[in-house]
Amino acid sequence: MAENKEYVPPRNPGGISRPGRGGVVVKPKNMKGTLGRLWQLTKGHRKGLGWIFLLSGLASGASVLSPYVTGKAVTAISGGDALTWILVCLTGLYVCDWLIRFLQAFFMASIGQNVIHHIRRVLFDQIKTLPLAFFDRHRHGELMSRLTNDVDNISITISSSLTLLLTYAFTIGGVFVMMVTLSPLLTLVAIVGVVLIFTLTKIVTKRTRKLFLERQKVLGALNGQVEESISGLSIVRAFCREEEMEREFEEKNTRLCRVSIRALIWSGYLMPLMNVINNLCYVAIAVFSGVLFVNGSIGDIGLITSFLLYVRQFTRPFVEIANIYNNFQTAVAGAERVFEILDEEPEPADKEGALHLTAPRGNIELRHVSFGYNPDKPVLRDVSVKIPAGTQTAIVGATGSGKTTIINLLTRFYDVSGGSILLDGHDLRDYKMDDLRAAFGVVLQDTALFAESVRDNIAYGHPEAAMEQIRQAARVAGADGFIQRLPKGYDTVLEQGGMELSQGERQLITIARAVLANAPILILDEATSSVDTVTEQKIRRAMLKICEDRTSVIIAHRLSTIRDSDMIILLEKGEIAEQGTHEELMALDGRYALMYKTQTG
Ligand SMILES: Nc1ncnc2c1ncn2[C@@H]1O[C@H](COP(=O)(O)OP(=O)(O)OP(=O)(O)O)[C@@H](O)[C@H]1O
Repeated sequence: MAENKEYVPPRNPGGISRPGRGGVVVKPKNMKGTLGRLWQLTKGHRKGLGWIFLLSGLASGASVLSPYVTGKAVTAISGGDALTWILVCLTGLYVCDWLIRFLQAFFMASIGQNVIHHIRRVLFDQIKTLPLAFFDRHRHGELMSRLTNDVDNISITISSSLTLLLTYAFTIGGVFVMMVTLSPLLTLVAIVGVVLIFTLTKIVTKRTRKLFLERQKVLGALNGQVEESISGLSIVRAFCREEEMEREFEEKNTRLCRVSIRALIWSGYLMPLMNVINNLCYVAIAVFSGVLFVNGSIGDIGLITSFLLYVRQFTRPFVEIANIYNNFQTAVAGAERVFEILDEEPEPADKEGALHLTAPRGNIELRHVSFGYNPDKPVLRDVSVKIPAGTQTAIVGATGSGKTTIINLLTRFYDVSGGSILLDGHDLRDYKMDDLRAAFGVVLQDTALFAESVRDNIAYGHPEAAMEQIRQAARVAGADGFIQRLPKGYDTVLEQGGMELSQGERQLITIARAVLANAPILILDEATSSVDTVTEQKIRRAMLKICEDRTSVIIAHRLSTIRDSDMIILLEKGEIAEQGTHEELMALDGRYALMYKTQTG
């Protein structure tokens, strides 16, 4: 996505015009359209939003009135009039102001959080139904950021920026009216001051912007390196690259230190300067009003007090609105990214009259199947093969030849681009998706375990299974032994999603999961290439055992594992190069025979 990034000065609650630490603004591509969609999401909360609007007006009214009443109090003191009622009034105003802001926060928090709750739910629902091809196009980190950061940003905008923007807009309007009413001449001077401060702020933030952007870039690079170093620490150590890693880190760390010092010095130097200018403008207005008072143009000292308080109130929202608007833009751009996910086409629904697949026999046929993840890069070309029910078929071939792709097509993680795959005589696309997926027990090379107990991981596809069934499945898979040795046996929680187990152990658990699921067709992508020979034997025995009497498709890396298969398919660059039993292929003395001889020495 083309992002339009721009420096934004930080929020500045106290002063009038502080240049500051800086962030990056991402501008939305379609502000109006996205705001319209966000507005739609607040459908059930319009009344609450109406209240917020009203309360913002009231809050601004209260803060606009207070300087006026303060002025009256000063006039009362100087004139010797009764002061008490004015002070009571003033206290009442401040209490009202507090109460209104509290109500505002209450409405905002409730609406903001409810809308976000809704967005998170639909987003998660959508993620569940998106085709796998979508995840190929987006990095996981980016998707995570959309689900967390972007959604948080929308929430912050709804609950804070919106109220502030409304309140400030009302305040500027109200204060301006009061100032003009009190003294048009002083208002003119104040406006000149505001324009001056605003222009200076712009110039100053432009100067610091570059430094802060650079700082952000260096910080990003440093963070990237830290992440890479931690995740690849074992490789770094294995290749004795600690020194280079340290040197690179030190270089980035030093650069970050230098650029940060420069940026902070600049803003540290400019900030007080801006305050001085700010105060000078304030003093100028005060002196000018003093002169007007002395020469009799203004007869009321309270009016000057009110006016000076208004000047403070008038300048602050200008700088604040610019900052809040930038936050607002970033949040709207975040909302845009969230909507992009919501607009993605979900996995195609079952077609009308889709068939139930209640008791599949397991006859599989690939007819002239072609496929590419990317339309211009075919991965499978004209693959035709019959896999009779109850037989074991092994797919072998070099890395990248398309073995896993066949499994992706069988399970309909992707759909064929040409030709068709039939199960029991019907195209896979004719069946109900849930029935089809339930027909397959899958053990993938990437063992996906969850941060739950071993027992729950095995019972993942069969949550109602009794403990004895779970244990039995683990025994068949040859996993019972090592699970018993875990600190809490089957109740051990895999806090790191299984990363605390060896790869072989992880795969044994997923095999146990497939055993428990008891699906009529089994698909096994063996991970034996990276486990020791004892574990390999274990996995192999487990696999053969669960393949008995079922249709099974095994992707094998070590050919000794699949010697006894009913059929072996050798894939080469997405095409079937050889096909037959082990004996037939050895007799053929072609590529399979060569691979086998090489592997077995
Ligand atoms: N999700 C994907 N998006 C784009 N291209 C992909 C994707 N998955 C695989 N490919 C490409 O498709 C080709 C076949 O990949 P596949 O995973 O089927 O190979 P394989 O034979 O199973 O390899 P290995 O033995 O290494 O697991 C490769 O060139 C790979 O780069």
